[in-house]
Amino acid sequence: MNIIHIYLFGLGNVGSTLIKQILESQHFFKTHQGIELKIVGLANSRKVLTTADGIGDDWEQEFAQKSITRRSDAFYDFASSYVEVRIAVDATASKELSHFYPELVEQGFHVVTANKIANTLSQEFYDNLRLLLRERDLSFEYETNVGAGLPIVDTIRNLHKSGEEIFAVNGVFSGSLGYIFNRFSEEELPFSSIVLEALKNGYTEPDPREDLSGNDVARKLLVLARETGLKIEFSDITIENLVILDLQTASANQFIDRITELDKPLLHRKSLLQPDEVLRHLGKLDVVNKSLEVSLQVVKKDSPAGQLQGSDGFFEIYSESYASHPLVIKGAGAGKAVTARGLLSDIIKIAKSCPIVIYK
Ligand SMILES: NC(=O)C1=CN([C@@H]2O[C@H](COP(=O)(O)OP(=O)(O)OC[C@H]3O[C@@H](n4cnc5c(N)ncnc54)[C@H](O)[C@@H]3O)[C@@H](O)[C@H]2O)C=CC1
Ligand SMILES: N[C@@H](CC=O)C(=O)O
Repeated sequence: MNIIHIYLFGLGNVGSTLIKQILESQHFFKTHQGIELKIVGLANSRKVLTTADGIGDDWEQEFAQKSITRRSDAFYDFASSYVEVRIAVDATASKELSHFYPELVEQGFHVVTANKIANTLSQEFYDNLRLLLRERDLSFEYETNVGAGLPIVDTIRNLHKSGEEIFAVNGVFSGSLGYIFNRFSEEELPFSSIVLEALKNGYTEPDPREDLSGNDVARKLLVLARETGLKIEFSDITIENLVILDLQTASANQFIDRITELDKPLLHRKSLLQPDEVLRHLGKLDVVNKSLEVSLQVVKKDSPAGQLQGSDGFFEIYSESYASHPLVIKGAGAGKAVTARGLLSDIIKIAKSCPIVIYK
């Protein structure tokens, strides 16, 4: 039996759903795959809990009663007493935590993340992290950085590793913006009310401006661009920002209070549509010309992007073998259940790659 110790950062939509999925599947992994997953560490931004037995269904109560004020070394102190494989899982959107990944690796943790920030800091940070991982023989998995639970990162990585030249990846990279513009194009509702619903459903980033500014999609393009071997920085991306200037610097709460100020400019964009057109938020990664673009576009209703429904993401991969007919991946591009399942799949991938520890 391979015992895996999981240390989870972030107990919001994705983090708490991951806990639920792990607890529900523990028996399955144990009996069918010889893997015992134990969540031995939980952290939100203020508190931390460690427990050698692993958390159970009453974890919220246990966290409320037994967690202590967070110290940066709380997990390291605890982990140093155990020989089990340790995996740190990041289900936050925290930049601060991303800067700690090298330290986590130094401390012997594999890292699984839904948070795109570490992969989209400077190229130097990106390269150094990979160097460190190689030196320590540890893994870093981040399939959920692009398309939530859809297999996009792995597909691009496998094509690239097998020597295939990738020319471009185009599509609707954001499930939340997919949901917002699919509905806004068709329904007579104010733009702001649809954004608030996407937030309530757990589709958007904690601060929906990360989506509306185009930054979150730009990060996804950058993650994929780097996967194809491009050396490129976030500042190289051309991004259309849908947040009006006045609201760009407001606090998160002020933004929500004043979100209806977005309605007028977006309604104007919608009023310019022809009956056979819809608005779609598109990402374009042109690997050949090293050009990355994020923008709101008008497309025909009967085009592949125009036909999308719900929170679907849509990715067209053009490469040597898929030159005239792209490889297409489509499906829910946001949502806590699909994202948590993607994280769990990354955890299992690492667990399976680790040699079985003999406990004395
Ligand atoms: N919701 C979705 O559909 C998808 C989300 N993701 C990514 O998953 C991550 C989490 O998203 P959600 O769960 O929707 O957000 P959320 O806002 O529901 O949860 C994030 C939690 O992290 C906590 N947190 C912030 N800083 C922290 C720190 N330093 N240490 C520990 N906890 C901290 C926050 O208090 C919050 O409870 C984000 O990076 C997002 O981009 C990725 C794919 C899809
Ligand atoms: N805001 C995000 C959630 C996951 O990355 C999106 O839908 O793009």
